[in-house]
Amino acid sequence: MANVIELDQVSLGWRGRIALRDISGAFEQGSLTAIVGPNGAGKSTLLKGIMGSLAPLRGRIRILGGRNELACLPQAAQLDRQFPISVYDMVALGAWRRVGAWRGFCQAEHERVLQALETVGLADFAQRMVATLSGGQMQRALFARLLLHDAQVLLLDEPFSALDSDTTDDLLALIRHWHEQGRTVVAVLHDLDMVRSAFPQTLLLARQVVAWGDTDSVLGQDNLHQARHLCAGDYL
Ligand SMILES: Nc1ncnc2c1ncn2[C@@H]1O[C@H](COP(=O)(O)OP(=O)(O)OP(=O)(O)O)[C@@H](O)[C@H]1O
Repeated sequence: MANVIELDQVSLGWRGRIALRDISGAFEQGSLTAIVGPNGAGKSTLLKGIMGSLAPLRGRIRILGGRNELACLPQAAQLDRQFPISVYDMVALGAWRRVGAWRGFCQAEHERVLQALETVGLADFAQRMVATLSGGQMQRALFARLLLHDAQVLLLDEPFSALDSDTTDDLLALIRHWHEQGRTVVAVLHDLDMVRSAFPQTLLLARQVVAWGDTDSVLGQDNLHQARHLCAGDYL
């Protein structure tokens, strides 16, 4: 399988300070990978580097087919929920790659939006303003936007945080479906039981790579202990 995302000795950081050091490795086409690690390990920082919103301090990140192939689900806490936009319009924004800023929104795209809302269980919420959604409903709407985006590579930052078990099951089923379709999925997660049961590959970070490969071998006690040790204290 081809490498969709390749990292070559990548260091990423904030204001010149290195948060994530010397990352080398690749995400294969069609792989389903969890990124795990303690708070502050650099998981979100890595996604930002891959998305291109944070330039590497060192090293190179290569995306097969370019960044147009990427779609990202940001951490819920980073979203401005007060933005005055309806659920329908927010989901429709996912189609921008096909529709562009100035072309009309055709009937087929309209039906795609309705279908995506139906898939995530929000068929009755199209005209609601996003500010009125609960946390779980908002997460469903963001998954609907990803359905519209139709990208080959999906980067999800804590997609299940603060969700009830029904919503988690529904959204996990969508991720499985994307995996079956051959898309590449990378998700930052904290629930190691879920990672063990649903994610074949894992990248364990602690300001550097602790382990990267098959989930069962990566999530051994020694690696988890080392990760905790490496993340104690502020970063350099
Ligand atoms: N915008 C920022 N400005 C300065 N430092 C930042 C910024 N964002 C993150 N950091 C720092 O970079 C380090 C890695 O943060 P990051 O958010 O990538 O960790 P994480 O593994 O995603 O953590 P968590 O599990 O808590 O979400 C942390 O020490 C954090 O304080």
